[in-house]
Amino acid sequence: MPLNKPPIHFDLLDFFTQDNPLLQFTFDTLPVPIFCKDINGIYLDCNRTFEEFIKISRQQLIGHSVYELFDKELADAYQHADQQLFDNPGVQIYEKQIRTNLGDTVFVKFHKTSFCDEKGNVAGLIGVIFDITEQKELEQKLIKNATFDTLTGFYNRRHGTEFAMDKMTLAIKKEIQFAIVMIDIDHFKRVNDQHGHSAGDTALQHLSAVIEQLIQPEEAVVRWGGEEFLILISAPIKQRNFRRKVIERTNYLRESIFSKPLCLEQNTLTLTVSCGVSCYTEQSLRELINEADAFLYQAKHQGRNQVCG
Ligand SMILES: Nc1nc2c(ncn2[C@@H]2O[C@H](COP(=O)(O)OP(=O)(O)OP(=O)(O)O)[C@@H](O)[C@H]2O)c(=O)[nH]1
Repeated sequence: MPLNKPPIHFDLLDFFTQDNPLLQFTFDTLPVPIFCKDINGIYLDCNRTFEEFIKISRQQLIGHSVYELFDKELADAYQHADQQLFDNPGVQIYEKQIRTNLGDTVFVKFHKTSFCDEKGNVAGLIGVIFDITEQKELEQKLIKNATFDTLTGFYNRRHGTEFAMDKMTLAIKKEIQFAIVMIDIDHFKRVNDQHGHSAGDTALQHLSAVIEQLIQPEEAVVRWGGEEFLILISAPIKQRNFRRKVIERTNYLRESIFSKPLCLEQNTLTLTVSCGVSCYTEQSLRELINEADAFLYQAKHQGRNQVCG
């Protein structure tokens, strides 16, 4: 329940400003950081957990504003949020990344409630801070795992499909030209059979590093299958000879992979790839991928280490 409408005779501002050992004792027993501020942003009180959390003592805090305690950027952000609460009294909840006075970066959830003076005017706020750093780190890890392939760092199939759908939407609106290059390592089974699965993994990472260097920031690479990748290529709608340029780039990529052998402990390993290129000409995404796959099959069939499209 918001505290913005207490009984009219009960002045919370007065209550917080008075020396009140019982209130302080109660505050200090609570294991979450708590603080109070008046309507001018001046700290009225805090509990021990807040002192420990923010690494500032009560003596340093009480009677001072955020501008005296934090750098201007952070103080502005606090002041802005407080003002929003005073303009819309009640409860305010938001998450924020903050720096403590010792320079640690933490994610917190602020839960602030405004309170009124005896006349019923908004007079200040009580804030509680929840440290959600661990939760945020876990959240970011989950998002990363749900988005990227762990071996190569490229998009996984699910996220790659979403990325491709977004590009397709722009291509349908004729805002970009869009192409898919499907790449498959030739005779990769032999790499595993002759050098071991771990060397196979290293080869996949080596190939990924070569591909990574040759793509533009607006493009993406997807690990489509075990040793199969999609490069999602886009260009401005005005660019001429798009198909020819994509095929030329893919050939350059193929040659780069061939010309950069991987040094293993005992051997040197030269990889070759076969590639299929398809450009958007009003097909569905599934049709576009199938077309790239058919060209890839053709490249394999014609002897591998080549580009068809
Ligand atoms: N080391 C390693 N191998 C993988 C991974 N994913 C798939 N592979 C291997 O990739 C190989 C693919 O073999 P195939 O589909 O028979 O194709 P290929 O030997 O590359 O032959 P072509 O595609 O016809 O040129 C299999 O041996 C898989 O075990 C992986 O993450 N790591």
